[in-house]
Amino acid sequence: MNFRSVSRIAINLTRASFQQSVRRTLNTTAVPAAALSPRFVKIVEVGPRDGLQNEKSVIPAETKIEFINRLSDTGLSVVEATSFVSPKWVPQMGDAKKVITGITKKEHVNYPCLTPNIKGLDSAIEAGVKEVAVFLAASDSFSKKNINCTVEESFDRVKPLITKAQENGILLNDMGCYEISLGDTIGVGTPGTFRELINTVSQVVPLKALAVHCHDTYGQALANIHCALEMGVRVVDSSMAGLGGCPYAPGASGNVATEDVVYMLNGMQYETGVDLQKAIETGNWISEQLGKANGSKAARALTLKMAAAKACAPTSKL
Ligand SMILES: CC(C)(COP(=O)([O-])OP(=O)([O-])OC[C@H]1O[C@@H](n2cnc3c(N)ncnc32)[C@H](O)[C@@H]1OP(=O)([O-])[O-])[C@@H](O)C(=O)NCCC(=O)NCCSC(=O)C[C@@](C)(O)CC(=O)[O-]
Repeated sequence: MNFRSVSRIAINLTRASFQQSVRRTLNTTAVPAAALSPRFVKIVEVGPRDGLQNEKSVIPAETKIEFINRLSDTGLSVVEATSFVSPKWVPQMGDAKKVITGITKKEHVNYPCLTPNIKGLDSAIEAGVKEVAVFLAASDSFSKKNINCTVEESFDRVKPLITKAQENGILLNDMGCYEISLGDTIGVGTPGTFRELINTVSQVVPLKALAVHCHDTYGQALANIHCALEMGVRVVDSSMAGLGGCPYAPGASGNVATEDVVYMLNGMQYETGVDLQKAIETGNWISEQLGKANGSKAARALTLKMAAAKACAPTSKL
């Protein structure tokens, strides 16, 4: 693994005021999105992990399992399922093993899990996880709040984790990870800063290995994704119904909603493989389980439109 390039990314992220990067290390079945078709965009659904981790009330593992199973039926190829983190830090993810072993795994879907340290990786391996993601922050203050160590220390923590992942058949390419997701955790980015960020990072990391992870705190997420796509990025993280928020970034709102991303990409003739109708049903379902409104504007508009069309339809004769 080339750690030099990783530390460079962290420096660039700091300069551009972005808070965090996530690195996915991975399995052999992972295919760079750009390799499939130049119009294919891989959506990485982070709802079950990033989306739910900040929920205050305990969500039963059964609900999480059903959520993931429903997501798997929408055509998504990656569903970040859970995180093997300390339950003292993030109690909502304390059922990681139950969740990952309880889901019905589909052959065409990858289910990466977040692992912050060796202990998390060991638990993930024990639970049969085939793909893990590690996360590194760009600033010391956020890193300490999030994983209780500085950025520099986090690189030292990640090194043995990657080595052990390799030893355990979680295969890696020569850089150690096949994808680097640039996270705008507090959603402050604009197309201007995203352009600068991607320009800078792509000097050391190929565009095909980059993903963007946008939170919508300032209403910039879709614009930022559009900018990244125009620059050649083909992997987008998003969360069904716009769920989410980082426990260690107070005030940061949810992730960009998957339904909104798919709606935009459909309109731009990109291919995602995701069935928008099924995505909306899944987003509505999880929102109902959580007792909140669906945070996706496209889902809300299309749900209302469908309800209106249904109400206007002539009643069929018995
Ligand atoms: C990294 C640590 C563990 C360090 O936390 P620490 O307190 O320094 O760790 P420690 O090694 O001193 O251990 C403390 C206790 O936790 C246990 N422990 C230790 N590790 C684990 C583990 N893996 N699984 C289960 N238990 C664990 C360990 O066994 C011990 O238990 P005790 O002896 O006190 O009973 C902690 O800070 C942590 O878990 N942090 C995770 C925070 C987190 O999940 N944040 C959200 C994810 S990042 C994010 O959302 C942003 C992202 C990625 O989506 C990008 C974006 O949104 O832009």
